[in-house]
Amino acid sequence: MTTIAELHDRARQRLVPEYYDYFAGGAADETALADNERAFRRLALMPRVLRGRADRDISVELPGARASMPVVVAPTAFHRLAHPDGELATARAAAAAGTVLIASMAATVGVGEMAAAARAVDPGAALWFQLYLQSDTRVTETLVRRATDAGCSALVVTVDSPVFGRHERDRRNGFADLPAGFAAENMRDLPGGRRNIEMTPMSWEHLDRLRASTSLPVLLKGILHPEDAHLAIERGADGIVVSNHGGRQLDAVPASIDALPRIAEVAGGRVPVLLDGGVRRGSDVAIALALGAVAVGVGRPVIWGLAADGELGVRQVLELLREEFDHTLALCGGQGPADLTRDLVTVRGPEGGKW
Ligand SMILES: Cc1cc2nc3c(=O)[nH]c(=O)nc-3n(C[C@H](O)[C@H](O)[C@H](O)COP(=O)(O)O)c2cc1C
Ligand SMILES: O=C(O)C(=O)c1ccccc1
Repeated sequence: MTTIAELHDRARQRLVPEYYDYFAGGAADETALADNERAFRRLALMPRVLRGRADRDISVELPGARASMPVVVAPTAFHRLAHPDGELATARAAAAAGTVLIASMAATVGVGEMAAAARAVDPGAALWFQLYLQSDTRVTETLVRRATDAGCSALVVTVDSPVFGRHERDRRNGFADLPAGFAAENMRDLPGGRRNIEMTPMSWEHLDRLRASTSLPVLLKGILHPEDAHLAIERGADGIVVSNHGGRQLDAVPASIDALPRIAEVAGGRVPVLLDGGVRRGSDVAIALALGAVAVGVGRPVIWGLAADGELGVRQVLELLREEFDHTLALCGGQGPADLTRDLVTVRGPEGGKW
């Protein structure tokens, strides 16, 4: 396989159609889903010449982790529907690639098992834990304890989901929940006996409470409005993930990459800004970094790799992105991620863009 697109094709052939739709789908008309990829195609890189080096270093420093490249695994649910090894395979592949795995609260393997699988490959493997704040504080605290005990080095709180997204493919297919034999393993034996993941409107005060209860860095995932980036930093967030949830929550939102520049401007280097949504090529990674991200997350590409070929498939996806990004950096005359500056990005078309 030479591209993520080919792994996607293979995954489509292998997956149960209802599960394929669950992974591939977005909200409502899937406008944001499509725009996430399309928006990268509307942008172009302006390479610099006669200043590159052969000894490039593409590793990046992130909260609680150093990653071998500016690509991390975004949190996605239900990996056992893509491959029997599920999140164990994903965890091993991320560890082999030397990058951060953001474990989903909705994983079909518990975070402790994921961490153990990753550490068997590389004792220094880094994991973060993604969570939705739960209205019962005891539930949130139990989840944080499980993540901490597993050795997670940061928490990623997803803030774009006060309600579930309108996944119309799933409605049509009658796909509402995990089939028998699968479970959201992090949700076992919780105070109050709840097993399901609650999505409910939460507030900045809930976040304050979480921050007071843990010493782990807390990143907020799903920020699109610059004013929320400002509030997040003011409230002590340790990082921001610019994301429209892969087009699965509000459909009437901009592409993640289009929302990035203003948020990077607000952050002004005070906290790291990450981006996810629509990253399919190393050049997409380079564009995101040039527009102010320190790293990007990939969601569906990892699932396509997993469905295509388990751990090996996920490894392939991550190695393709590494190779392509390094190649792009070389062609742009860069030695490291810091050489990707905003002046390298322009809008496609005869007039170019004003950045
Ligand atoms: C099937 C699927 C499940 C997801 N599950 C979660 C989740 O449990 N928690 C979360 O914060 N984001 C979740 N996301 C969103 C991803 O973290 C990420 O924002 C998105 O997939 C990025 O876009 P991409 O798929 O184009 O790379 C999910 C996305 C997909 C496609
Ligand atoms: O499907 C999703 O995008 C998602 O975020 C999620 C949240 C809870 C349970 C399963 C998936």
